[in-house]
Amino acid sequence: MATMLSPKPNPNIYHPSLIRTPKMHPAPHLRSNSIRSVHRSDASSSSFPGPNGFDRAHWQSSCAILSSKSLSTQHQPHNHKEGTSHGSTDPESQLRINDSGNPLNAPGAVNGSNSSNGSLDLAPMSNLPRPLSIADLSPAPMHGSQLRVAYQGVPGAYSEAAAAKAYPNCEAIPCDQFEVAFQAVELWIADRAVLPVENSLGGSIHRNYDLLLRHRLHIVGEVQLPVHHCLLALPGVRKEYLTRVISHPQALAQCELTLNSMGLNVARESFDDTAAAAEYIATNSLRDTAAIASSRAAELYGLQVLADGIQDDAGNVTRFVMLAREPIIPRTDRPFKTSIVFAHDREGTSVLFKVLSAFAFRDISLTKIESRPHRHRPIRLVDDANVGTAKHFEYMFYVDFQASMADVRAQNALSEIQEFTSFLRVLGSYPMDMTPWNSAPPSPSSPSSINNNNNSNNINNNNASSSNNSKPSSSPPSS
Ligand SMILES: O=C(O)C(=O)C[C@]1(C(=O)O)C=C[C@@H](O)C=C1
Repeated sequence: MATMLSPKPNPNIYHPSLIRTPKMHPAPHLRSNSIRSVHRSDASSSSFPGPNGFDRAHWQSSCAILSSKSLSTQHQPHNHKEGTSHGSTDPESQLRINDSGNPLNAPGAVNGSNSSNGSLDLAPMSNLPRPLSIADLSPAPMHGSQLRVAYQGVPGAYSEAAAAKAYPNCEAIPCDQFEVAFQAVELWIADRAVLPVENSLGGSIHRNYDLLLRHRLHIVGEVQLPVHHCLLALPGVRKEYLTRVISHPQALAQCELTLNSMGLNVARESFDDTAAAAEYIATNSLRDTAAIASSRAAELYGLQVLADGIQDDAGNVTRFVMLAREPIIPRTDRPFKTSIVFAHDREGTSVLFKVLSAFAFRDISLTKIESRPHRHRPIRLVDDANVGTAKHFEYMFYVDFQASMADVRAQNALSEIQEFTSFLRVLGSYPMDMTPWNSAPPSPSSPSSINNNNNSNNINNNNASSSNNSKPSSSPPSS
């Protein structure tokens, strides 16, 4: 089993399988071992009729046309750590190996057990792939087995809660990086990925926008998750003892004002995810450190809740997107959203204005617009004669609008936009999560209920059910 390595194993802490890549920066909770980035293009398609006269082949070919006949030149093996990069010369970089040395992309290797090595010295048997057997051929998820959903983080992370909200009863598969979650779906280790793209306080999660462009997965749904943060520490620790607060950078940012108002004189330190920060405290018995994480993380890692509802805004919500290898067939019988990305040549004038007008004239509301610098990563554009040219665009623009691709207004808007953009790709057309952004339950007290007393932590623990990790109140339809 690919378990997470910790400096000091704690038998009381449940360590699930975690899909990982090696870290290139010295994280305080340094984990060794190895999943490497591997890339494959996914070309499978099936043809079956859908609603509104659309069939899958039709829809996929529409997607292809709207891609402006483009292919990304980055569509090749790459080894990126969030914010860092690996040299692709690493001979291991194409091999995905779990902790026991078995190829991770072998069926069953994610959560399956690993056969022990034979005693012969002739060859490293455990490194050799074993033949597929009937037991490996698990049925497709739509035929009764659990949907496997990749998320970034460890159990207790908000992303795990988002995966459960998006796909109730799914098998959530923890991954140590966003990129690994993308690859897990591309490599059929997972059926879906659920990844954060935006927070109501912290704004866009840019890394995932960049990865959406680099990978060929489709957005098939969205889910809004109220994020209710707690300050967690080892049992018995008082907030006066604290010298450090650790968490995911988004979570630290979402609690900045509240932490200041609590009068804590603490250093802030970034972690890969909120639950990993909680786990780190428990594993290393750190009495001077607190984590910002969910109440579920407190339960999982045996921490007490020092303060509950410490996000700066009670309506703190993170929007996640659901990703799949295949697009879903767009419909018009319920509210849909469509996400696109486009770019235009430097010499083009007023292109952004024209794009926005194409939507405005058709009364299509935009829900999001985001630009990302893209100067150093060329896109390969293919012309009608199938000749490809690498093109550098200054910026990539991401737009979400409130219409389905089955809606003729959206189709017309995009064909118009295609006229004056050089690159256009539909990232997905999917049912909207209608949960309002400010649907988070109010904090128990404003701005937060802070436990100053060593012995009264059960007051805050009782609030666990109000946290975001309790059962979600509404679930979007699974795609
Ligand atoms: O660290 C986690 O628990 C996550 O799931 C990540 C994440 C994020 O990336 O924004 C998700 C929701 C919250 O906004 C804070 C952190």
